[in-house]
Amino acid sequence: MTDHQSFHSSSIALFGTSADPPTQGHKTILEWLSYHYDQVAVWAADNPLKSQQTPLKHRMKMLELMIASLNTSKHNVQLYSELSSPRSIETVEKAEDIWGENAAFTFVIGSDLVTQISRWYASQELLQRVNLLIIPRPGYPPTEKELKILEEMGTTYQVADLNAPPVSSTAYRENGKTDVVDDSVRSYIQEQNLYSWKTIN
Ligand SMILES: Nc1ncnc2c1ncn2[C@@H]1O[C@H](COP(=O)(O)OP(=O)(O)OP(=O)(O)O)[C@@H](O)[C@H]1O
Ligand SMILES: O=C(O)c1ccc[n+]([C@@H]2O[C@H](COP(=O)([O-])O)[C@@H](O)[C@H]2O)c1
Repeated sequence: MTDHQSFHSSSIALFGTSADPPTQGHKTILEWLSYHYDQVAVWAADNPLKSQQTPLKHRMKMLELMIASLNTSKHNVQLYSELSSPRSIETVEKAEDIWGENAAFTFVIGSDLVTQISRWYASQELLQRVNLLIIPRPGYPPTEKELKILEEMGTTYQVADLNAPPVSSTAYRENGKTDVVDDSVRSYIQEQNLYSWKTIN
């Protein structure tokens, strides 16, 4: 075996989220990724398709608190705030700067984003550059048609064998349902008065 062949490049899952706020859905995904990948890099990002997001520093902090409460024995989930960018192609470039171009990156999205991703900045390049992991989201099963479009764009992808809970950040922002977020995140939201229904929570 040559030096080159004996080199094992570690598998790295890249998971960006608006984290406004991070939910039990994000937590379930991170715990699953922790089990299936060598390293899991996570960050909060501004989404160019969303308006009026909570300031990024708060979303990053909530994500950090949620990561600290993950139930995983591998301790391989890490916040990489330097990966944050509204353009995922820039995130991938930053990841290549950190781990090198030959690292085995997997870019993670929920199935609700499968149709949207083709409208992202430089999506063609992005989809050819990364391997995609699709997390089935309750209510948004990935369809044959959507997956065929990905294949036609030259994307390699897998669909995760994971039942994520039917929760969303929007539902929390709208009604403050307490079981959607972690206790640590909820305390931070209350301390910082982050969402407008806070007075009734
Ligand atoms: N419950 C869930 N099941 C599966 N995927 C999810 C779930 N929640 C979030 N995701 C995925 O995680 C990534 C980040 O999601 P995001 O932070 O936008 O959460 P969200 O709940 O969709 O937020 P919002 O309601 O504000 O749009 C996206 O790829 C999304 O598809
Ligand atoms: O690259 C783009 O054009 C682009 C458009 C929309 C979303 N993204 C990224 O997709 C990730 C998930 O976004 P969100 O809001 O669904 O959590 C996050 O890292 C965003 O920055 C990226």
